[in-house]
Amino acid sequence: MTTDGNRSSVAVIGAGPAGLTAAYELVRRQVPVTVLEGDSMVGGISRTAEREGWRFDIGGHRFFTKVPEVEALWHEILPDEDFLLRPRMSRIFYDGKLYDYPLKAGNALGNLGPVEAVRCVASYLWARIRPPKNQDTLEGWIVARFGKRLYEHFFKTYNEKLWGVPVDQLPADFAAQRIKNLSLTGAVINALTPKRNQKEITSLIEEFQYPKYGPGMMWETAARKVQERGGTVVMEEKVRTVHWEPGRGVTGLTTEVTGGYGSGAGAPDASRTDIGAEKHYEADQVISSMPFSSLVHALDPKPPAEVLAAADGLKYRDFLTVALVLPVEAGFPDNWIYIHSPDVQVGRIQNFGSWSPYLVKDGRTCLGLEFFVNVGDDTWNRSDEELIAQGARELEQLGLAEAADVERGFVVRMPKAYPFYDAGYKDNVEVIRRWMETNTPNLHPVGRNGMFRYNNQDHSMMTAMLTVQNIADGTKHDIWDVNVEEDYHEEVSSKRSDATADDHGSPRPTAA
Ligand SMILES: O=c1ccn([C@@H]2O[C@H](COP(=O)(O)OP(=O)(O)O[C@H]3O[C@@H]([C@H](O)CO)[C@H](O)[C@H]3O)[C@@H](O)[C@H]2O)c(=O)[nH]1
Repeated sequence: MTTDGNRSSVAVIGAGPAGLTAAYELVRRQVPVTVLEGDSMVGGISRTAEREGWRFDIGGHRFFTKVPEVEALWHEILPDEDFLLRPRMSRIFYDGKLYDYPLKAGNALGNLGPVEAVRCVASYLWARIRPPKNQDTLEGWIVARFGKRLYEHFFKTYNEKLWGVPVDQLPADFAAQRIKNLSLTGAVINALTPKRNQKEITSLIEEFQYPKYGPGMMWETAARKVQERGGTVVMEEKVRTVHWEPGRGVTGLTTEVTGGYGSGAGAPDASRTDIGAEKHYEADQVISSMPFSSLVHALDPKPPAEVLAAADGLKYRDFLTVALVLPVEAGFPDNWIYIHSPDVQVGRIQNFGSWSPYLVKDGRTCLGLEFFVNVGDDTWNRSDEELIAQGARELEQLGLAEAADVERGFVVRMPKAYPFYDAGYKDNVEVIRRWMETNTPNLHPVGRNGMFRYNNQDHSMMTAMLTVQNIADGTKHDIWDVNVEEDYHEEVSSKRSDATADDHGSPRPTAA
């Protein structure tokens, strides 16, 4: 099958956090590896997109993990001086007021006013006495823990914007990990108890690490180090076909030269004369972070109809960021704020200057208005100019900035940002997984899209690390066991007092 002499023992599909972690761990073990990336940028959704010197983090990536191996790897890839220690803050902008998120009882009830506070407490207590029968839906899960009124204020609209469907149609699968519980009773007891008798409360981290030029800096450095250590990273080649044989599993890959997608920073490289050309790679093992459903469809020969149908059942939610340059005064201390108002379409607003001063320019900040969309829908198809005008209009409508103050705008589109957990996703994933385990055991899905799992970056990296151990060290980790903890919040059991962020964000070593 090899037509151009390429030969690699392990091929890695995708140069995002999972793919590059796999490659990094393979070169550490001196296993020959070739990474195949369709775009012209590394980092996947964890890239730093750049336009005219402005830098954008797509979705916002706090570098915090409870996995020591991941923490150690981040610090092995990037030197300490490239990390900033940044304050963590994200609030909800609701009805003209800012609310702490995750919700805090005193702050939420105080902001809502006494009448609504009483109603919320009553509905919270009612939910304790009569919890919803079906807590397998996202709506049931939230109402059981917050009460109907708080659910309606702070969860319903946002989730409908985020996922594009009514909340009672969504399973509660990701809720325990992603939505921090509220204990009104705990808060009241603690408020009434003398300090010395209070239980130690686990609190969210107050600071997180952040590469000074955004998350892409981590993956650009990782890609460089992989190559310096003998690995190959091939850019602008998208895997079209994954060849396999019954009894042998995967034997190789065919790619197509893309010239890059232009969805992040930069457009397809028009100077390439070989766009559309096919290339072939043999592989003894393939680690894949390409979308799970696309992987199934790339298989040649085709798998059975029920496997293809399961792949077709997996849906993704897509994402676009309208980045608007504004005077620095238009910024806010939050990394992002959630926008619940149904009168505007924007769902979340990043302040890139709060992530790192190196993402923005002096005297200016850049707000990233996030729209949750489906590729091909009306919003996705709007021109950049229309989206920028809409963003400026919505900022003014929310009272966050004057539309006339917007100096410049950019649009960054990110297909397949989230796996969409619908009622059937689990069964569909299971069907594909079982088929692959039997027929292509040397094909290893990893990462968020690769496994169709709503992982954060650290868990995506972990799946890659364990896969490499299975391939190179003969371990038998079940990577589907990664990220199945009931909850995985960014919290610590006692406050750190050793470090505070420098307001100017100067690079400071952080404890690894
Ligand atoms: O007002 C709100 C806010 C949130 N929710 C619910 O919480 C879920 C988690 O929200 P969030 O922490 O914003 O999660 P998200 O995945 O969108 O973003 C973080 O994760 C990564 C990201 O996925 C990029 O890879 C990034 O680090 C963070 O930005 C949300 O699903 C809501 O259900 C709510 O109900 N109301």
